Amino acid sequence: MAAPIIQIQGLWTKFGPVVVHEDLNLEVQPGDIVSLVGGSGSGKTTLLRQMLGLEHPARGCVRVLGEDINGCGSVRRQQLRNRWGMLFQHGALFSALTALDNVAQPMRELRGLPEDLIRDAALLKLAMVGLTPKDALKMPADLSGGMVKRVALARALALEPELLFLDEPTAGLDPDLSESFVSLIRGLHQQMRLTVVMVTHDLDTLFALSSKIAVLAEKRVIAMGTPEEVIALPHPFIQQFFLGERGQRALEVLREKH
Ligand SMILES: Nc1ncnc2c1ncn2[C@@H]1O[C@H](COP(=O)(O)OP(=O)(O)OP(=O)(O)O)[C@@H](O)[C@H]1O
Repeated sequence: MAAPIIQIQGLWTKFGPVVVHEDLNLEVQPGDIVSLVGGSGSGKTTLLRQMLGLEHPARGCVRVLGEDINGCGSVRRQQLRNRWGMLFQHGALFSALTALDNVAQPMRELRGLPEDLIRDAALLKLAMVGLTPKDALKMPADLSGGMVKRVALARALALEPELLFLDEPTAGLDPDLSESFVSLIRGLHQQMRLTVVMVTHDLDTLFALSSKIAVLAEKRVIAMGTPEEVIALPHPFIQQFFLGERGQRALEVLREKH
């Protein structure tokens, strides 16, 4: 088996007296789309933040792209950051910059790239997410919610990352937009040979995209496997989470796909 893209061993996360993760282990293999699921407050976003180096373990090790992100220096960490992209839940675009300049910003931060190359590369990334050169000149306030997500995705892909983190990628989109955003992510995953880690509450998105599901409960990952493997487990949380009415509907879609 190839070396894991992400390897978390014996992770403890604490906020004061509150223990969020207790001896948590997780491995993500190259090319997988792994969804983190769990109840509200189970520590999904915090786990994502640990992978991004935005939280620090009380104990344990978080290796991303082969590097202990808490053990390496700031220069090395910045180099690592340039190898992943992150799509935040609300897009988080710079409101004073056009769509094009939002996508160009990570490339400009690298310094030394000629401006015309940056512009062409940003337009190409925008085209990959289905946006036109005319859209590229719009300000975020003039874009629809679906378009903001697309620009944010183009920005996350600006530096051709190997790894893409998504926090609630379809939150706030209506079912049609959500479905087309899911297809877009699926296509880009294949085209760019990405590994994807996402947090989602939306079961349709979860089943449409995930090659693996990691279930967070009891402060650790209690199950990890393909959607079919995970939903077959008898754990009460899993049964309740996936086999309620919403889960049944999403599962029907999964079965239709096969
Ligand atoms: N910066 C922080 N300071 C203190 N407590 C925090 C902080 N960040 C998260 N927590 C706590 O950690 C726990 C896990 O939060 P987290 O946001 O990771 O959960 P989640 O599974 O993503 O929840 P949700 O599904 O509701 O978004 C919660 O009890 C939360 O209150």
